[in-house]
Amino acid sequence: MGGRRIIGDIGGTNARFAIAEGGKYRELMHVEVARFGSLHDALTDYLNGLPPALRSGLDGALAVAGPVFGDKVTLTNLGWSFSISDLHRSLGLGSLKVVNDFAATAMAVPHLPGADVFPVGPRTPEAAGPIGIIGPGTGLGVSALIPDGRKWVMVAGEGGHVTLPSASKEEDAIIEVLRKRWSHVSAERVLSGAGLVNLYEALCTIDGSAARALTPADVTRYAIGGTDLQCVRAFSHFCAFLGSAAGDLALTFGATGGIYIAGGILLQFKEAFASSPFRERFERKGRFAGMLAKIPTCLILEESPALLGLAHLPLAG
Ligand SMILES: Nc1ncnc2c1ncn2[C@@H]1O[C@H](COP(=O)(O)OP(=O)(O)OP(=O)(O)O)[C@@H](O)[C@H]1O
Repeated sequence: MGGRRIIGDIGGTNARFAIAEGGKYRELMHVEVARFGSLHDALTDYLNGLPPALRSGLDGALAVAGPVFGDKVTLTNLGWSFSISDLHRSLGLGSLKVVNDFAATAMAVPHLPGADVFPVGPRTPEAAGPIGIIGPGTGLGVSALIPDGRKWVMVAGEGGHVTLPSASKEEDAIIEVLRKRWSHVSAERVLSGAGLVNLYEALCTIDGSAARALTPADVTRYAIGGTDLQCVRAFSHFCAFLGSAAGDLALTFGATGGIYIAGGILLQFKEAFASSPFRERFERKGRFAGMLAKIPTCLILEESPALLGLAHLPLAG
């Protein structure tokens, strides 16, 4: 696992930095990314605030919300880009590894304590096999963990950008409205913070009512409080679409080890999520419903699973 390392989970809205050693992390700091012009500036600010003894001899492991192929990395929802080798040099780190944020989240799953996992749907017997991870936040992250003897192989793609599937007439109508805004309606267009607002606005269009200017947090607040019908329906559709996408992920990877849901949004509404159409839609896969019924689905309660994954990430290779 290596020595002491600075770790960072850089999302489209928030970044979290910490110092990890022996698979555990401390000195956690939350940062709003909009406060900084670059990742280098945000990391330097964090490092400068650490006790001097902690600053030296560090390796680095960072998780970013965007694809990581080669040296140049661009964060999908943020507009920051950087060169891994330049950052490695300018921060004076022993080594620096950068991975996709959902790859890091996947790495955390085998290390999650039971108290950090909230089952959604029926209790299933002890599960084994591939694991899928999906999480709506600023964007929609998707990844998988494949068992390989005593190790796990992580797979991080761009599953948030797959075409959004419809499973009902009302979902057909929502997608038709959204297709007027985007020729390709990806899963992320509804399964994200902005996606909650897109769903709310699409439902207003379908109903012929004027949409108010709401934030994602307004939509969930009015939905949970039951004070706005379109918000109630938007949250319900959000959970149903997530059930479809999670079921597709389970089928694609044969994820008999379970589907884990990450991301900051649902953490706040776990009871409402558990009683939503999510699980019914997860299992509604025609002839394969029986296979899906045996697959556990759960919410990850650990607030920064990517950090836990980075604390365990092998730095070599
Ligand atoms: N109470 C809420 N209800 C609904 N959406 C919310 C709520 N609070 C925050 N959000 C939305 O959640 C998103 C941020 O999610 P998260 O906390 O997982 O951040 P992130 O790590 O920056 O995301 P990502 O890693 O996907 O870029 C934003 O779109 C924000 O508007």
